[in-house]
Amino acid sequence: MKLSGKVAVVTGAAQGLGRGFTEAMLQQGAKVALLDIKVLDGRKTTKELASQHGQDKVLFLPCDVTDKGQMESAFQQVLRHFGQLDVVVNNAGVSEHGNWEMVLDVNLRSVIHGTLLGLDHMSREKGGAGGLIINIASMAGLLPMFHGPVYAATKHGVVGLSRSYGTPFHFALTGVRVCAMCPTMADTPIQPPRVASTPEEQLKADAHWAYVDNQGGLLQVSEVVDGFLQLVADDSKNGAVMRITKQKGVDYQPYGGGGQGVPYASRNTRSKL
Ligand SMILES: NC(=O)c1ccc[n+]([C@@H]2O[C@H](COP(=O)([O-])OP(=O)(O)OC[C@H]3O[C@@H](n4cnc5c(N)ncnc54)[C@H](O)[C@@H]3O)[C@@H](O)[C@H]2O)c1
Ligand SMILES: CCCCC[C@H](O)/C=C/C=C\C=C\C=C\[C@@H](O)[C@@H](O)CCCC(=O)O
Repeated sequence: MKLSGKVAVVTGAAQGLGRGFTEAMLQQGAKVALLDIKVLDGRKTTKELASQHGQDKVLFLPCDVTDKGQMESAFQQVLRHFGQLDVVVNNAGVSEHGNWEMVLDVNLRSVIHGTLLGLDHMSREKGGAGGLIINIASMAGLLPMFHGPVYAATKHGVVGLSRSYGTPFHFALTGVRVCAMCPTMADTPIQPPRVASTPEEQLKADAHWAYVDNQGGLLQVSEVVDGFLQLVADDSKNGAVMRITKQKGVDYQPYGGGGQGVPYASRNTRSKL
């Protein structure tokens, strides 16, 4: 997809990878609605981006992605404000912590909801013009993560969701590509500090950073953004799961014979259901 003249929604856009995706799309001529629960940071980021790209190119909407009403209202506001919707990036996420239900709500339930809303507004079968949904999973959606089992479970869910909506069965009716991205550890505020405040936290921090250092360190946001732009540009990629690692850079997770969603893959099959 060419981004010039398109309208995108990015959740969790106030900082980190979400900010990076937003900035890159603005540079390529898109308009972007930034959604985030962090209102002050979101406003600050949006102001900075408006000063570089134009006030008419950005819209900040305070939104807790786990609140279904807030998400629905945000999508409506985007359509009212910009008049169209072409790209949805379900990026908001949190790392593993004591409240596992919250990790599940932010990292998986809200991504499912954001995907369904994106399909509602962009699907050709519902009068839309087609589009693109990119769900930000993680390498922890493909591999076990010893220090984040719930995080890993949510990201595996995001991969399964994206692969399933990214089958020809759905694309034939929606015209919406759905893909997932699986970066390894990247240098954003989600990373824990190297020095913790309690001995117990320090043990966890040491294990985390040993793991990161073992992989060759953190990815830069720009490396993840480069992969993101490749995925946006390549219309042949649907249901694709992009990996980004220090070792191999950008590549795609290979899948076997079921990768295209058999047995219900074709439009013919669908019409007989
Ligand atoms: N940084 C990494 O190492 C890494 C690696 C792979 C995948 N990811 C994934 O990338 C995505 C972005 O992470 P990041 O590294 O930029 O983290 P980050 O903490 O810098 O940014 C996450 C953003 O999501 C927002 N957010 C959190 N909960 C929210 C909610 N309920 N409603 C709305 N916004 C909410 C935060 O306010 C923040 O602005 C996440 O899904 C994360 O799991 C990160
Ligand atoms: C507290 C931090 C938040 C989590 C950030 C992130 O989402 C978590 C990532 C978890 C696991 C990363 C694993 C990375 C492994 C790779 O470097 C590499 O070993 C994988 C090689 C895969 C392959 O080539 O097949």
